[in-house]
Amino acid sequence: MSEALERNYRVGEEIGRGRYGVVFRCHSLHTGDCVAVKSIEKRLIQDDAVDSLCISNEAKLMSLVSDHTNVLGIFDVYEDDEFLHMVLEYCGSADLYQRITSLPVFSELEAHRVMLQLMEAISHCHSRGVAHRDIKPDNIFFNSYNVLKLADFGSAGYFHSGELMSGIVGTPYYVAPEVVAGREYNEKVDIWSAGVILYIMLSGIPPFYGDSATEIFESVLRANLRFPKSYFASASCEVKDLLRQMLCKDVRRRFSAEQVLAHPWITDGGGSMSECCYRA
Ligand SMILES: Nc1ncnc2c1ncn2[C@@H]1O[C@H](COP(=O)(O)OP(=O)(O)OP(=O)(O)O)[C@@H](O)[C@H]1O
Repeated sequence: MSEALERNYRVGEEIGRGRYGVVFRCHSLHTGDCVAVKSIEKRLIQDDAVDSLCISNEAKLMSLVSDHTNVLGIFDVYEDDEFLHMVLEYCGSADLYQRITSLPVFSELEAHRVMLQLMEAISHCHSRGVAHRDIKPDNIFFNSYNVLKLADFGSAGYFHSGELMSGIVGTPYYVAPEVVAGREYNEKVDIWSAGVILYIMLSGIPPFYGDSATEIFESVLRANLRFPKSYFASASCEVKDLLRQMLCKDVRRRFSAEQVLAHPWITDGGGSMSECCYRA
């Protein structure tokens, strides 16, 4: 632990571990506020140029976007020769992955509550030129007031309007086809991943699946979106339409974050939709 950190925070128990980081619950010695401190031991990443870059990017890019209610706050960064410590907003409630695995499926109203906040977060990041590039349920936290917080900017990238990004980042079920294909891509990879999350919340199954990472990637590349009756019998037309727009293989036709936020399923509140469906 850095002395500078311990001058300002009382370090409490470990609450989680990632590949390089250990996360501690801490309290500010000045305000008493509870925070999460993610501590990265530099010697664990020094041999890996890509991971070193991810870690230094994480704090920088988070600072660019964390002024939004639905993005995890970063309050301080302490760095010495051995450690990088990020002082983050504390989220004590179950993350979206835990919520998805503890419920058979979400109602449209419940899914709407999540999607509205997630899309507000994504739209804000994109307006600041930040693509998250690893949107998945494990990176979506909730604070004790049940407010959604988009977290983990370790794979995020900065983009200039109209410019393309490259590099394979993301997680198999959630990654967009243009990334799997090894093509250059833009911030709409986040819209694809958010669409996968919406599909999973409503049905309990991923839209593109397989028994191995390779099979999942093949399925993602085919991008053959279906709504099996046994899972989507009661889904509204509007939510299926939104899913088609988000999980659209053609990036130019795929909705932007602003377009998702203006879609009737989002603006009309998700649960109030009719259950009839004219298009299978
Ligand atoms: N702000 C936070 N508030 C509460 N718990 C947190 C917070 N940030 C992280 N955690 C907990 O710590 C765990 C590890 O987080 P961390 O970001 O280091 O790694 P990860 O995202 O799980 O894995 P990876 O290293 O692959 O990115 C999380 O799974 C979560 O349980």
